[in-house]
Amino acid sequence: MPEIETETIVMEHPQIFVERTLAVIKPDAVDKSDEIEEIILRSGFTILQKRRVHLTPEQTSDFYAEHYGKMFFPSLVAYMSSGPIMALVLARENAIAYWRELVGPTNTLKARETHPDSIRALYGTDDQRNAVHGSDTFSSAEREIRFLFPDSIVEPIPAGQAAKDYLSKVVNPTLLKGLTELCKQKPEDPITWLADWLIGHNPNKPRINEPYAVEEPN
Ligand SMILES: Nc1ncnc2c1ncn2[C@@H]1O[C@H](COP(=O)(O)OP(=O)(O)OP(=O)(O)O)[C@@H](O)[C@H]1O
Repeated sequence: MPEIETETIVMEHPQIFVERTLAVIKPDAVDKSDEIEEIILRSGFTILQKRRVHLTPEQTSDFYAEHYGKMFFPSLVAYMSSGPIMALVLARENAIAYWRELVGPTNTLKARETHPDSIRALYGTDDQRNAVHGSDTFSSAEREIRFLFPDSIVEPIPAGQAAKDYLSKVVNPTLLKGLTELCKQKPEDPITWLADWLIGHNPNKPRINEPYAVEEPN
């Protein structure tokens, strides 16, 4: 009896990589905002929100609270509250680390030696007036985005198991039906076909109830 070959299709679990970070263009570089934003966009970031704001010394002290007590703290507060800044919420895969890399080392002079293409090398002045800021961890990104965009709701983006659970609940059942149908039909343009199929079979679309037949009184 011939052996029947069975093929198992293993579907990779979908992963979500989008991450948000806060970028600040500091007072010394705010005039170069357009150029810096161009670099940001060319580097694959999406700018989700943008705001030009002039922080008071008190607000600046809160923002940089982790540096309270350091020698440079008073001059950092004076500098960061000396003029308007541009705050930007950036999104892309690995946004926090990638933006920090693009920003370069804290000290502009060192940045010019070791990372000549970094934003600080290009637009900074010294170890304090270094053109830009970037959140350094996931939790500081959340805190800083809330700080500078208090009206925005910063929901943590599900990742890992939470992302798998979310997709299993809200997308996978419909998507798998669509993919099965797609394999049966093998259309010429599978992506457009699938997009149309999903729109047609969206379980969340509002259902229009049949209107009740209202008897006209005789
Ligand atoms: N030794 C220093 N002298 C003067 N200013 C400093 C010094 N070290 C840091 N600063 C200022 O304080 C900011 C915060 O310092 P931090 O050590 O967090 O650097 P960073 O993480 O590279 O910068 P940022 O937090 O602005 O992205 C620096 O960006 C710089 O403007």
